[in-house]
Amino acid sequence: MAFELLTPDEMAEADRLTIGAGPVDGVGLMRRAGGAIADVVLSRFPSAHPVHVLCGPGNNGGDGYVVARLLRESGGAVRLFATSAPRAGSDAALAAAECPVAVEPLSAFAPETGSLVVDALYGAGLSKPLAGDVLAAVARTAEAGVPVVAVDLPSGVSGRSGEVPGGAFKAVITVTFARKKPGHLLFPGRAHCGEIIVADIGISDAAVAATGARCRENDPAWWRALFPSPAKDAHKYSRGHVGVFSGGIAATGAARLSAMAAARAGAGAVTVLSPGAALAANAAHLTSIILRRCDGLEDAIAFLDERKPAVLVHGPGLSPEPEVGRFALELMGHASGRFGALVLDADGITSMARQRAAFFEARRRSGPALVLTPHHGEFGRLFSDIAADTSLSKLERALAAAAKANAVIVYKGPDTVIAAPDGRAAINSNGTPLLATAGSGDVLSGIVAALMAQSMPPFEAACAAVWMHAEAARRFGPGLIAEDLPLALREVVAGLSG
Ligand SMILES: NC(=O)C1=CN([C@@H]2O[C@H](COP(=O)(O)OP(=O)(O)OC[C@H]3O[C@@H](n4cnc5c(N)ncnc54)[C@H](O)[C@@H]3O)[C@@H](O)[C@H]2O)[C@@H](O)CC1
Ligand SMILES: Nc1ncnc2c1ncn2[C@@H]1O[C@H](COP(=O)(O)OP(=O)(O)O)[C@@H](O)[C@H]1O
Ligand SMILES: [K+]
Repeated sequence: MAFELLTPDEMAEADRLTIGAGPVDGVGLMRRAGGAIADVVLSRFPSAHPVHVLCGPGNNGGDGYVVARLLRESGGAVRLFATSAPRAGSDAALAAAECPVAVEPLSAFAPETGSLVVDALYGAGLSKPLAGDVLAAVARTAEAGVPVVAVDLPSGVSGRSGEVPGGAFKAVITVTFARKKPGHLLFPGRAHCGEIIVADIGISDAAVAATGARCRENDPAWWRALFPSPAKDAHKYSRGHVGVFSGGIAATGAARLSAMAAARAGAGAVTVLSPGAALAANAAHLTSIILRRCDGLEDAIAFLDERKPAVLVHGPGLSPEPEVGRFALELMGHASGRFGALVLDADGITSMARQRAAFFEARRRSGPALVLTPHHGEFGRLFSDIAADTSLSKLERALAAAAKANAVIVYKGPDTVIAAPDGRAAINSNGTPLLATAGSGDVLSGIVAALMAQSMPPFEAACAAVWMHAEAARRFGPGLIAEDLPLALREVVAGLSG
């Protein structure tokens, strides 16, 4: 299976390259695309009566004319409604000319119980919010409660961003071509797609590669080879040592969640670095996790020099005060070279936003590898200029932030995006709302740290951690709280290590 995600522009380029290489031409690709949709309609909805095919003016509509023809040829009841005729001489006009089904105006479309809608109005070419008869068709379809099969994308969903600027169809199945598009995985678009089927219409892997697409759907298949397993002669420190900074007396739990997750994700040793005032609280709850007093930079450096941890986690359970961010900046400056990587999460990010100029300046110089794990609110605080640019998709925002901070960004949410400063990116698709529970983000930061401590490169470690975190939640199921996640990781780690 191929995991690249193609933006509409990249898909158009892959189309062009395929057509240029021959032998198939544009209308040939369109016939294959329509054929794939007709197969899905016939196999999944054999008793739909009639099938209403809705055609737009472009190539998405062209696919619709092919579907209507094939369904009629197979003996099914089909009606075809169009916004307007395709442009003369276009591939869609050729497909329309081959279609024997009478064309009715979209304003006459009124789906009845038992029918099926094939939405071939707009796909990759969506250029503005749906309006007029098209919006009315969306509303009538929803009112009638009839199933929708979307061609390429549910009309109204942006393939680039997943945004729905006006209304959009809600499909039961979306059949797309060659590869998924970012809009199939990013919300709110994802909620409109239903099941996503990727049909092979003869666009080669070479044509996809030649587009230069650098975003993928997150999947173990492409990072599993880098997933760590302990060497036969490993000892606890060589397996990877993670240090997690704890908050004060009333906020120690977050660091422990992160620490437990790091241990379950394979770090051989994990140390919680606790303020003196919170030592007793931490001591009462920790068993295999090492506990060490840390009341400032001097203590932290002494720990780094003595224990040489590979990765530090800074943020869970701390405070948004500027001194927290200053401490992390000093750590990255003075102590750089004493540890391999830093995971900055939660208040570590919020407090850094208060000295963002110094932070971005420091990141331009060399420093430790850095992974930032902001949720939407934290992202907006640290990357306020990028967040304010409404022309950008979540994917483009994450990539811009990664370049600006010279860091791997894990932009969390139901459609977590992982982006690297070198332009690689991934969109996660195994998320579950079970993760919307306090403290689950702290667990994620510990997993990322543990994988990096075991020598997984930062981007792949972040991708793996996001996938494992969601997989653990899925396996545990309803009733999940953050405390359950570290133990639930055991099975996930076992599955990846096999
Ligand atoms: N080589 C090809 O010809 C292939 C094309 N394919 C199909 O082609 C589609 C892309 O075709 P196009 O680039 O023609 O784009 P679309 O068919 O998605 O839409 C293009 C037209 O609709 C107009 N439009 C867009 N949004 C609108 C809105 N909200 N209200 C009113 N008008 C709007 C645009 O101005 C443009 O004229 C894909 O989604 C896919 O279904 C597939 O058949 C694969 C092969
Ligand atoms: N609806 C959802 N679907 C999938 N994942 C979600 C959803 N809501 C939250 N998550 C995930 O749960 C985690 C929550 O992290 P965060 O917001 O930092 O919470 P906390 O600070 O309580 O730990 C993130 O990994 C996020 O991607
Ligand atoms: K469509």
